[in-house]
Amino acid sequence: MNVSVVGSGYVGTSVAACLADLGHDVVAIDIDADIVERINAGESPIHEPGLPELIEEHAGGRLRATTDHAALRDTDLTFVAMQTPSREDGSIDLSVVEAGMRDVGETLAEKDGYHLVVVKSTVLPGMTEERIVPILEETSGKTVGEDFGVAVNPEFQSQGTAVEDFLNPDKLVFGATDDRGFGLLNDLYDPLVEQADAEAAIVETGLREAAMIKYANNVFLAAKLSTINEIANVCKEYGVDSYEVSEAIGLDERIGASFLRSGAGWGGSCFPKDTDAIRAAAREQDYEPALLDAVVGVNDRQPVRMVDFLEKHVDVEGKRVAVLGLAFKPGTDDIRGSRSKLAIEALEERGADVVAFDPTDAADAMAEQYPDVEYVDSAAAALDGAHGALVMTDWPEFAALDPEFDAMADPVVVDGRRIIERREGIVYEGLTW
Ligand SMILES: NC(=O)c1ccc[n+]([C@@H]2O[C@H](COP(=O)([O-])OP(=O)(O)OC[C@H]3O[C@@H](n4cnc5c(N)ncnc54)[C@H](O)[C@@H]3O)[C@@H](O)[C@H]2O)c1
Ligand SMILES: O=c1ccn([C@@H]2O[C@H](COP(=O)(O)OP(=O)(O)O[C@H]3O[C@H](CO)[C@@H](O)[C@H](O)[C@H]3O)[C@@H](O)[C@H]2O)c(=O)[nH]1
Repeated sequence: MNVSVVGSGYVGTSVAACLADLGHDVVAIDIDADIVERINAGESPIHEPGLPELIEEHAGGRLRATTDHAALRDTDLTFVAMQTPSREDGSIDLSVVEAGMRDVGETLAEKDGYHLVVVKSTVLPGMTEERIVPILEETSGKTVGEDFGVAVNPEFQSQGTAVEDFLNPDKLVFGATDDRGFGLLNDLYDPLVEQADAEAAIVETGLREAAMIKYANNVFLAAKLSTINEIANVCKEYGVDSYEVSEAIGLDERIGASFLRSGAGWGGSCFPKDTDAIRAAAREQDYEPALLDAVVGVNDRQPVRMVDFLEKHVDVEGKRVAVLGLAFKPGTDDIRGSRSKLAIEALEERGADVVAFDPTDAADAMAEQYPDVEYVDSAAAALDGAHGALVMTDWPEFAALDPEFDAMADPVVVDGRRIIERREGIVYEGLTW
């Protein structure tokens, strides 16, 4: 099939490259000329395992990129993968998608035949029907359900494993305005369903339900993590190893073993934004989301607890403190929602001199927001002479650190990800035991 993807960021680029890998002809459309240039040069615009190989293989063949929305006219369907960030009050900001939809609609005005617009961006129930469809109808002069279809097909991939997740989903969720839409989505994903390692369930549902399933998925996982973090905090008070507790409760199939690693908390481009959006949406409907408020409250407290534990051993004022890990999780250079930000803020508030390291180029983006932090190019350089270290991201290479701790002025290590080995000579503070 001929597919276009509007918005070639973290999701759009991996979706475009994976669909090309499945045999489709794909054009990625982005307003960022740098992204377009890099894809056409066979390079990945983002740090994502497996993606450089796919782009290198397919660029110039089944995958191309352009800044010109007119390219979507030659395709059967268009994925919408533009960003849906939070406003100041946490509510969802649809303005980028709305602006992009005008471009899509104006282009569709000059296309003959049916076209399907598939919303991959995370949007609230109702937004597709009430805000996206009217823009498409107005700018294209066409009628939904007749001249074109609209679908909601949320994406469940995680950063760091995006390619693997896309190619091996446990479910595909389709909401569509008409049967042709459902048909096109089934055809599009057919090669994926054929080749996936596990069986992928196909959920055909309404537009609103498809949108809500995405939020429910993320919010449920965030709540699971906050629950285990709360349990771990109590465990620590009792001197109980919360990882032993996690392992045991994970054996109960109703609980499940995944997403039980307690620690510095959940970050990323999605959990914080999506929990905030659904809380704001609930309030708009006059519903107080008390549990979800607590889910966020527990999460935001974790990095501050780490600084509190450090201060049990060292007064950080005027002292050099190392922050290891800036990306919100391993396998990505993305700092959106990173727990390191809250740790840095708490350290700076208490007068510490923060020195930070991440194995990716995450420091470039971090430096724009936290210019007073010293960014160094190795964990060893960060630890050298530091009066404490906070381990914020579970990069495997941090687990291999050992003699580097001996160069610290005060070897106090607060392990937010349970990856540092306790040993003599290190004052170890875990969040989880
Ligand atoms: N990041 C993830 O892993 C993930 C996973 C599932 C769902 N989502 C959802 O997918 C959506 C995209 O997220 P992301 O992380 O990829 O965002 P992103 O910011 O990385 O990418 C968005 C891209 O859209 C481009 N864009 C903006 N306006 C455009 C226009 N008019 N025409 C063409 N391109 C335009 C931007 O230049 C940018 O490259 C969000 O709604 C997010 O919640 C993200
Ligand atoms: O046991 C765990 C698992 C995760 N995390 C943290 O949780 C956050 C999110 O991790 P993860 O879910 O692996 O990455 P994301 O890329 O944010 O993926 C989530 O957000 C995406 C965007 O919506 C969804 O598509 C995915 O299904 C959903 O898992 C990170 O800070 C992790 O460090 C923990 O603290 N403990």
